Amino acid sequence: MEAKVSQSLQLSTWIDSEKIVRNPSGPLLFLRRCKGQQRLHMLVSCNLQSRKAATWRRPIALKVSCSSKNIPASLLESESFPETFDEATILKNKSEEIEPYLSAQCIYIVGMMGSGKTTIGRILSEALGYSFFDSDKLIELAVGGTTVTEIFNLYGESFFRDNETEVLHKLSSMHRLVVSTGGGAVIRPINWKYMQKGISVWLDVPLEALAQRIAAVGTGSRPLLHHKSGDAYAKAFKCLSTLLEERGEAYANANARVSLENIAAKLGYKDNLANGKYNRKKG
Ligand SMILES: Nc1ncnc2c1ncn2[C@@H]1O[C@H](COP(=O)(O)OP(=O)(O)OP(=O)(O)O)[C@@H](O)[C@H]1O
Ligand SMILES: O=C(O)C1=C[C@@H](O)[C@@H](O)[C@H](O)C1
Repeated sequence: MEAKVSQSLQLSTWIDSEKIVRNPSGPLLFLRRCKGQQRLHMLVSCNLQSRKAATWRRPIALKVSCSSKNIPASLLESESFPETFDEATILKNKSEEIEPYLSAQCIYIVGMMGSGKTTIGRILSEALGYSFFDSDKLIELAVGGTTVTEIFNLYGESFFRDNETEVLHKLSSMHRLVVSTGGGAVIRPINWKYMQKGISVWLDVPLEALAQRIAAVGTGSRPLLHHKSGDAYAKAFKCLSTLLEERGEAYANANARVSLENIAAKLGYKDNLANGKYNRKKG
């Protein structure tokens, strides 16, 4: 079943200053010093507005179309862009602009199940000319093509976690990768030791939206959500809240946090999470 989604890709985030360019030009990275913080506040924005073009200064939402069948998401033309605006080209240009400052460090995307790590990770890797890896898929390969669900059922979670750590260990010696990590990769401190070789980005998405996305595709491939009874949304919501309570602090170890809620608020969207969509405020 194909799931069409629409999301702003503007990312408002914190990034450790030592991890990334101090003065990049262009809208992919906006620098802003914040009082009392030894960090730079950067607006990482995929809308890539030009600083020179006044008409582009306001945030512009991009639409992302993706499918539940692992088909790479494609960027579609935004309603708010000038008609001639080719955001794919601009995304590419801006990525090329910042890419040297990343010093070939890997980017690790962390976040709860359904937060969009794979969807965003593919787009990011393509834009940066990096390779993309999904750590769950690498674990499946390492265990002879067994699915994550089968690994949990046959060998248990701790076996899965050991393999996850081993995969992250191997990746940590590599460069120019965007890695979509498993939702639980953050719980083991040793995994952070590996991920800290690169830049980690936490996709922080409200529980309601996560549960809605997961309910839309089912919990079959997500063993930690699969065993509870009830309707798909309620089941996903309940399990995800427990997991988030346990893991919230661990996700916060990431170098950067991308909060969908904050982004929606900044863009003037009122979150209407009951249906998983963000609606623009009227008036
Ligand atoms: N911004 C979005 N809005 C709505 N749905 C989305 C969005 N991003 C991703 N999705 C949908 O949510 C589901 C999960 O997305 P994705 O696989 O990218 O997340 P993930 O963080 O990699 O999940 P997991 O850790 O469980 O593998 C997919 O069905 C995808 O189509
Ligand atoms: O949140 C989690 O613990 C998990 C998320 C998935 O990506 C898989 O890594 C696995 O299903 C466990």
